[in-house]
Amino acid sequence: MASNVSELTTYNAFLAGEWKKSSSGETIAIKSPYLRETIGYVQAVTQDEVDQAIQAAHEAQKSWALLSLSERGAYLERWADELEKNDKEIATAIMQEVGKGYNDARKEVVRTADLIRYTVQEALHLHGESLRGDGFPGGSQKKLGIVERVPLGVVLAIAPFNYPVNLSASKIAPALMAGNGVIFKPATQGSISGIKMVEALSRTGLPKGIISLTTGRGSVIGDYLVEHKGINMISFTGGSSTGRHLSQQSAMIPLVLELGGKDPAIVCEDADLDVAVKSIMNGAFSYSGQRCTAIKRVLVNEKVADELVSRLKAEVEKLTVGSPEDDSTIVPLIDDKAADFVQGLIDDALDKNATLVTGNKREDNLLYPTLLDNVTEEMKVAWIEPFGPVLPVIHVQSDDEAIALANKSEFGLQASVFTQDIDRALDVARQVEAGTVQINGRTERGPDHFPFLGVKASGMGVQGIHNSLISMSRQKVTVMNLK
Ligand SMILES: NC(=O)C1=CN([C@@H]2O[C@H](COP(=O)(O)OP(=O)(O)OC[C@H]3O[C@@H](n4cnc5c(N)ncnc54)[C@H](OP(=O)(O)O)[C@@H]3O)[C@@H](O)[C@H]2O)C=CC1
Ligand SMILES: O=C(O)[C@H](O)COP(=O)(O)O
Repeated sequence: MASNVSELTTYNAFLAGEWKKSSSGETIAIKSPYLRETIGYVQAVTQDEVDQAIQAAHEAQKSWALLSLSERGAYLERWADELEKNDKEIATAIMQEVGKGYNDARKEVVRTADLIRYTVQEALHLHGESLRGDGFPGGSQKKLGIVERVPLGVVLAIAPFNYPVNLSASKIAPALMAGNGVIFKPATQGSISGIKMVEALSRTGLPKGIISLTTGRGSVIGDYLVEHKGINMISFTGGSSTGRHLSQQSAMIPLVLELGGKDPAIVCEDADLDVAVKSIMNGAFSYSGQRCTAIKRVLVNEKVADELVSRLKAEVEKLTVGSPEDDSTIVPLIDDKAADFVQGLIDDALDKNATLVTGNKREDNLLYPTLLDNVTEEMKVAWIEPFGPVLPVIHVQSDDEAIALANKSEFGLQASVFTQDIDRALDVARQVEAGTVQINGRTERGPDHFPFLGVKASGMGVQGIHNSLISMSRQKVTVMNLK
């Protein structure tokens, strides 16, 4: 049964294998960031329903884990096919719900189908190992250890708004392939897209109860889910303060956190500025900077700072601003609160004498792309993640100064370094505290089979297809003591 029940649709939750209304009788209105009107309602599920969903996932998981990898993979392959078949409908939901440009939303769906298929293949090719006891002093050849990977039980997948399909599936697919049950808590603003994605999954005939989708405010059911004794692993992507809170709430449960960032682009004086400008523009402003991996500050050598800023200015002024339906690069931010927050960072910098190169114009939650030069350490925008279209430029005298500023941030997701000297690039990359350093390219998560991780306040544990499968399973050792 589809989840849609009326014209301005009230979407049902997917609980223990059934699409249903919550017994709470309450729904949450989802307002489109650019249409600025309600586009649908989702269920506010209750704690009792969470209990039932978790119990159903445990029950279903036992037989799910007994299916062969190929059998589990076949369901996921069908899920990928369903996503592709319905890519336009799902892309439209993403566009309307989170204000992502239509083409990018469609790419997100296709990328997700690719990710699911790769996850299946990766899981099929994960191998265990065997160990001989005589590899250790005093050991015996008669002792043989067999090391396999087994599921953890029920995985709680919590996703953010900005990739409501891809970042959700990048948790659900490996969890299922590793033999787990799943409780999926989408971002409230992102729930409709998540529901459409799970509808596609439910159409594969997946065993009842193996996945439930619990919509509801994180602040209402979040803690309950995270502290629930029936949850055996949590995979969370979202803001750093939410992530920190989660890590305090969840005790003795494996936890992977992908959190915020303040990714620097370090531009050395010998950089190819064509490459740097193109990468910085794309890295900083796509989807209005609402990417964890967006370039969120430029640390440029004084010798090329003016030229870089003037080239960036020209490009910023060419950016398309407006509706995601027109595929504008700069689109309204997720809500007014987000726009107020970014505006506050811009105002603070201007009060403290940053140079406004271009931008600082606003229509409701649509912020024009803003380039700030001569940003200093005293300004909030030098340190705080805006999640919006503002790019601060800080001048430095040397690579050492750039590295020191890069590392002074509480975050450590990614960094870019632009130079034509590979030794210099590798030297900077070695010293920058980040999960990933991109040489002569923009900061980005993909390709999705690469490890993806943040250090410091940017996260804990590693995602990426292979690593997600590993983190959602554990080793099980069986030792044969032969005669
Ligand atoms: N490193 C990475 O891979 C990525 C990091 N991010 C980061 O995410 C942030 C933007 O995403 P955003 O959605 O606003 O992040 P939030 O941290 O606000 O929300 C993320 C998810 O956590 C849920 N949540 C909120 N409170 C709780 C709680 N107490 N317990 C359990 N779950 C809870 C939210 O639900 P609800 O929506 O209902 O509040 C949502 O599903 C940025 O900081 C960005 O950098 C984004 C993408 C990738
Ligand atoms: O949420 C994010 O911002 C993503 O994890 C980054 O993905 P991208 O680098 O592929 O945009």
